[in-house]
Amino acid sequence: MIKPNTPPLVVIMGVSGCGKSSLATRLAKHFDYRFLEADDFHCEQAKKRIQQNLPLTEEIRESWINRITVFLCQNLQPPTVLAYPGLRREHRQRLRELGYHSIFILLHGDKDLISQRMNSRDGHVLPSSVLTSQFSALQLPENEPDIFTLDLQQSPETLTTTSIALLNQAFAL
Ligand SMILES: Nc1ncnc2c1ncn2[C@@H]1O[C@H](COP(=O)(O)OP(=O)(O)OP(=O)(O)O)[C@@H](O)[C@H]1O
Ligand SMILES: O=C(O)[C@H](O)[C@@H](O)[C@H](O)[C@H](O)CO
Repeated sequence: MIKPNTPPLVVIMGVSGCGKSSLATRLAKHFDYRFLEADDFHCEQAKKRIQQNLPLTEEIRESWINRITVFLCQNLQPPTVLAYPGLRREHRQRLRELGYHSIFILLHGDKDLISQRMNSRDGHVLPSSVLTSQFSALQLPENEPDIFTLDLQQSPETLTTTSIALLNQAFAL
């Protein structure tokens, strides 16, 4: 049950290209929640590294989550769906401590399938080193009962329907 003055925060998480933005926009539309894309909070240095297919440093990830949490604290009221990789446990914990009722959905699955999808999206080949480094940076849920893991190989429609049911139950909407 959502507590009064505790807006829902739904975090769609997972490695680059797992389908976060796709699912998050569908959920935001369904629930009429604010949609936030974590990529919009990147600093210039991060953008350059992403363009060059270089992994983010831990320092960059730290300043990135700082900007996101400051924004969420300063704009607390609206219920929100956030597309954010959340690869580090510590950064997920930061999101739990903001005064929202947070629930996480992790899109997880096969690296090769993500490669295929990304390559057909961008029209150019994504080096496999990028995804390899994303999978090694991902700290899988451990004692985090507020994270639901869904297999990314499912269709967008199935992922959306399953997520809506999970969220209805979690928030008792
Ligand atoms: N369930 C799905 N089935 C098939 N294709 C999908 C699915 N979800 C997303 N895609 C496709 O995979 C690609 C990556 O999806 P999306 O941009 O949503 O991922 P992302 O995790 O937000 O990526 P990034 O980390 O780069 O922002 C897109 O081309 C999208 O249309
Ligand atoms: O490594 C991470 O912490 C993130 O996954 C980023 O590197 C994403 O790749 C970037 O936001 C582009 O989507």
